[in-house]
Amino acid sequence: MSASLVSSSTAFINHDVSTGDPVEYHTMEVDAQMRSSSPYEILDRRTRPDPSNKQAKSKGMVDWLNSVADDAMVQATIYDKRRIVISLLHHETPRWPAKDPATTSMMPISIASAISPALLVPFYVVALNILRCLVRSRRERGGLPLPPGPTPVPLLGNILSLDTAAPWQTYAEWQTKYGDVLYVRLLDQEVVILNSQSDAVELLEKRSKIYSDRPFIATIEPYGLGCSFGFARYGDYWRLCRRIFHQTFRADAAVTFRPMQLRTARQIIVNMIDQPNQYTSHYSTFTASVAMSAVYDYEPGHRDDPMVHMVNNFLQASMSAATSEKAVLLKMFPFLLRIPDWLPGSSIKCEARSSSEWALKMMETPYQYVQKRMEFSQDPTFSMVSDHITRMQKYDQSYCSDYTTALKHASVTAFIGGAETTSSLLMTFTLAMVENPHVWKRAQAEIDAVLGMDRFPEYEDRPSLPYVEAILRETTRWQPVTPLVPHAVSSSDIYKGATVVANIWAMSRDEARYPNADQFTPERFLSLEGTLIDDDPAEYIFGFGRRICPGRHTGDASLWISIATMLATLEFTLSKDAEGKDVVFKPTYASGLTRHPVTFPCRISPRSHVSKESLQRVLAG
Ligand code: HEM
Repeated sequence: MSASLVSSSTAFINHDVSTGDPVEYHTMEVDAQMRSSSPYEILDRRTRPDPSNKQAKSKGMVDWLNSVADDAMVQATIYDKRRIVISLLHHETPRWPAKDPATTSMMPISIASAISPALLVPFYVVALNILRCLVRSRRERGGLPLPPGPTPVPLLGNILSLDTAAPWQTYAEWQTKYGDVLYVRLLDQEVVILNSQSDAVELLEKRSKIYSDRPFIATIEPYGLGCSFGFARYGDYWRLCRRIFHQTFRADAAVTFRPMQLRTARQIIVNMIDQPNQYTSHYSTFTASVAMSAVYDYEPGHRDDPMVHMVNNFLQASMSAATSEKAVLLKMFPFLLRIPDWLPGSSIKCEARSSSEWALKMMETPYQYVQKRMEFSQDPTFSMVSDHITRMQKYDQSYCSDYTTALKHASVTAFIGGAETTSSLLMTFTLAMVENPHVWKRAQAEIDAVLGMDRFPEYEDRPSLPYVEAILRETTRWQPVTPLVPHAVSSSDIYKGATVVANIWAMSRDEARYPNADQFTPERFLSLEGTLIDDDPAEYIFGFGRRICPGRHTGDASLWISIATMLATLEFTLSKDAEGKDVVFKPTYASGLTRHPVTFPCRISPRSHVSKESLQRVLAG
């Protein structure tokens, strides 16, 4: 029935003949089937008009579209029997086209060629909402000018000009043309991109009271990611979760995890020597172990642990699936979450269901593990969850229920926030070492000179190992794990209604600060004397203001100890094929909510004086 309601559509800008003001027009060409069928059944049964004559049908549709738009600045009108015109007026008073818009078209874009006809009716419903949102946000800004940016096309905005796999790169390219702060529009979403650290500090830190909200992302709730307060709107629920989290992960409290982090980092070397090709999984186990020890006092088995398995299943189901393309699709067509499983297009709904089932298990199973241990075990347990369960006893029942939910959410956020980021950076480190053997050789010379060959790095050695520190800084700068960090504006300000995005990628590619920024060069963080300079990417890779990563002290400590231990014990080279030739590869990156190198072939082997047994002796003693 709805399949060919609209046979083609065209968007163009024209100028009002009497005032010269720009007007955007969108014609919807309606085909024969629509004229002989009843379109209102598809659009909205409640507003179904009398379908007895053709003119009434068109009129009914126009009335309905106008009721959806609900704004004097956006209007639909009948142009002729075949066409409906939707116009967005760029000035305050609604006006109507004086001429045939089709013949005076200045910017024709064939939307129909890009989107199947079956999608066009919902598309127009969405289109009207896009126009309405834009007009409203212009009003809310009180006519203040927007930052410069590429010219958006009607309705779609700048979405077609973006490299959707790496939008941060497109924004960085536009920076050279439009400046550090730029404006883009993605469908109905106005986005302000901050390409420089100083602008991000200016808005997201100095005005953090109003720049600490998060934008709506349509995949978050359906995929179960709502259990992470990292995506929560700025408000009381977020504050409670963040407070619970902060008590465990603030700088002075996070120091207590160091013995566990050191032990876990050494354990991954044993695993690496045993199964070097499984390095991706060893990194996941390492990050999950750190989070589980801190949050639940649970030390996972070294391999195939059921809790780690559960976390990884959730991360796989949610992170790779909840891509920005799907977010746009769900925002435009939310009904995709309600269609029956057997219909084509239901895959998003099925993926989302599986992901949210894993989220629920991940939230409940380890929490119950702590509750049972507190109830039945003789061994005392110290963790974020046990600590807060004890504190909760002094609160009344109604507050306890909110507190419990916030505690469960704060707990899983430690995995969601910590797992992907830390293990992705360890993958990046491994890639950098395989591509730059001179770097790990120089680091080993430094470690051997400071520690000798008979002991492994400890946290106290950190200030004495500036080159290792420089490698850590360069790893985080070279391939930022969260290239874009979105905030939203919660109350009245010049960018109200816009998503304000810190482009960490652009900050890391600032050629004036980092010459040959695409190269992995730890030396850029050292003075000629070999001491560390003041520039530290930690000033921007962890985000800004009230939303700054609250796990950064733990994340930094995990990264340092694992990188230092790997450098002290392992060598990283290209794999060899059957004929003994190097296996050369081109690195590729995957991105969902974070960005990481896809597993690549390489050879990770112990240094000549290191063995599994020597490590196990150290671990046992
Ligand atoms: C080690 C590498 C890490 C990097 C590069 C990193 C980066 C980030 C960034 C960029 C943000 C967004 C900040 C903003 O909106 O301005 C963030 C948020 C967050 N991170 Fe991290 N993170 C790392 C590790 C961790 C770890 C280990 C944990 C947990 C122990 C963690 C927990 C969180 C949480 C809970 C949030 C959400 C904060 C909020 O929305 O209020 N992160 N992280």
